[in-house]
Amino acid sequence: MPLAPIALTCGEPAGIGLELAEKAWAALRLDLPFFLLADPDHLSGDTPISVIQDPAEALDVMPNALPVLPHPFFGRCIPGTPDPENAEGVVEVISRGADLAQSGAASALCTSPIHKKALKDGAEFPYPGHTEYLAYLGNVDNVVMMIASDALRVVPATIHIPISEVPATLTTDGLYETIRITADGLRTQFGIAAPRLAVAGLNPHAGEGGAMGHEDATVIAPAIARAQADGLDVTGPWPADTMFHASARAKYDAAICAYHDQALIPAKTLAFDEGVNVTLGLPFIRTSPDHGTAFDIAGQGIANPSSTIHALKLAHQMAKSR
Ligand SMILES: NC(=O)C1=CN([C@@H]2O[C@H](COP(=O)(O)OP(=O)(O)OC[C@H]3O[C@@H](n4cnc5c(N)ncnc54)[C@H](O)[C@@H]3O)[C@@H](O)[C@H]2O)C=CC1
Ligand SMILES: NCC(=O)COP(=O)(O)O
Repeated sequence: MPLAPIALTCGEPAGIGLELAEKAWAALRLDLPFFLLADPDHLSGDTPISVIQDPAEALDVMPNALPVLPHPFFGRCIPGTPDPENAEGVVEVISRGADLAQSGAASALCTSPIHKKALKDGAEFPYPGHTEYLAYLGNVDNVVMMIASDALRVVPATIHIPISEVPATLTTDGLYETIRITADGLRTQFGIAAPRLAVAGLNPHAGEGGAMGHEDATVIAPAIARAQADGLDVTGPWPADTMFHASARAKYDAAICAYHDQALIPAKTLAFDEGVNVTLGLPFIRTSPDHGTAFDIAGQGIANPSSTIHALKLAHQMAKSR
């Protein structure tokens, strides 16, 4: 039986997501099947599309036209300017895509970028991002955000919170869960039989024996010790400034970081165009490009589809090996 197509959400219609979906179709139409969940009226008109009623139709349609599972939106599509009338539609599309991935009608969910503030303002969206919303939709308490490329895999243990809240949010139990879910995800979704994890410290020099902060010793080290007692190959806490040069990266399969930018700066610096955001711990496969809505270039036709193409390819590979 052929693999079901991947569900690709439209994301914020004022961003670059729709342009990238059209470019990804042109690049992948003969390689892997996906369908776009979007309002057909929001598309450029430059790419042949076929409106489908059932995801399975995408398998036949894909070589000749971009399959679109229609979702009507209330607002218009103005590049660079999100219409609050569209916010509800953006959220509904994510939920529909997750339902299709959970039911097996889609082999995976690939999400295009959303604008978090536009959703908060327009739809009172209470989540800081897809990751947390998908955890809710998948009915799981804990999920992990991983940014993955051939150069590096990183996991921020705390995600979209103010930097001032990081020390209090980082707990031994939470970090232990992050380590456990990451190791499990590397085994089951990346095919790494015995994953090696390196955990970054929070403070400069990983606290330098308490001279530069206490959390490395009192919060992070106990989580590592607990994971090691479970038999996991985990080391740290390591000074974050020396974890990402080439020979350091060769020693681990994923770096667990204390906060968003500690993880995403090295990931996006090394591989902005190839990076894929993967949610681990969900009952279905979810990938996404690593970048955002890029309002500054929306509608200009210059957005680079590479990260979206990598996200679709990785989702396909994960679905095939399930
Ligand atoms: N998975 C998601 O839904 C994500 C959503 N976001 C959201 O996107 C919005 C904008 O975030 P920013 O920090 O401005 O990051 P951004 O990634 O949208 O843009 C940063 C810079 O990179 C450029 N850029 C991004 N993607 C590009 C592409 N494919 N081709 C060429 N240039 C590209 C943009 O033009 C801009 O100059 C925010 O609301 C943020 O929360 C950010 C990251 C992921
Ligand atoms: N900075 C990464 C990002 O914003 C992705 O968040 P999510 O929407 O995938 O949870």
